Amino acid sequence: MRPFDKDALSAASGFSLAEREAVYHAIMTRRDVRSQFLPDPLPDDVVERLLTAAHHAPSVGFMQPWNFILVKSVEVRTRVRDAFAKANEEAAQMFEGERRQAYRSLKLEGIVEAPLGICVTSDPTRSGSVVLGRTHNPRMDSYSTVCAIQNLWLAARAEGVGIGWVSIFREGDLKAILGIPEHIEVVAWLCAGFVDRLYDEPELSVKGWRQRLPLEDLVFHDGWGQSER
Ligand SMILES: Cc1cc2c(cc1C)N(C[C@H](O)[C@H](O)[C@H](O)COP(=O)(O)O)c1[nH]c(=O)[nH]c(=O)c1N2
Repeated sequence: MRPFDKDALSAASGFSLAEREAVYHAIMTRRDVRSQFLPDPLPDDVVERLLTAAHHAPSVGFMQPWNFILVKSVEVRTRVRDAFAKANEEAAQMFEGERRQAYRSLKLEGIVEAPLGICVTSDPTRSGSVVLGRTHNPRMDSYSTVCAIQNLWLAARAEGVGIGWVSIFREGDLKAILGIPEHIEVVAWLCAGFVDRLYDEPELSVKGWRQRLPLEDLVFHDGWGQSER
């Protein structure tokens, strides 16, 4: 372990004040991007850093169940966009009345506009059938892969790269397009590309779909539903 330089860093955390602020700045200003992508390709070194950030995520039993399928091909991304369009029509039918109209007005993907697609998958067989920490909840490998995505998303914020998570697919369609084996789980399709502006608040909030909940309503003390400290 490398010792912290205590003179240069703020007490205890090992982070300078500016470094600590930078972490929160990335967290608070990260956005899901659908429509603001610039067409410029992402340089390989940027993509490498984003994937390295993802690969340093925590994972149950350190199983590192993720894979990243990098998709630059416009032809493949167009097929993925078509799979989205089919699923999105099914999704629209699940909402009623005005809500359906509002749903249809939302832009929920930038699959072709963004220069890079990253399909993130999770392999439940990565480290054998009995995995430390997954013994009593089989979903822990998927959760680990989600941690990798969040690492990538925050690193992307700091790199000026927008990320948009698209989940409106029938998993079988993505597997067929990308040749993904049956036992592998598709966790995310990420649209990735440089952006020169971001919404200050979630786009769904700006467009009136749903607002951020008050944190105090979500925190309980010593048991479910107990809001008194
Ligand atoms: C698991 C999962 C799946 C999806 C998303 C996110 C996550 C975590 N989000 C993005 C989501 O709408 C967005 O994160 C919230 O609206 C909050 O906005 P910010 O991410 O803070 O900008 C998302 N957005 C979208 O336009 N199409 C989609 O299919 C999805 N799917």
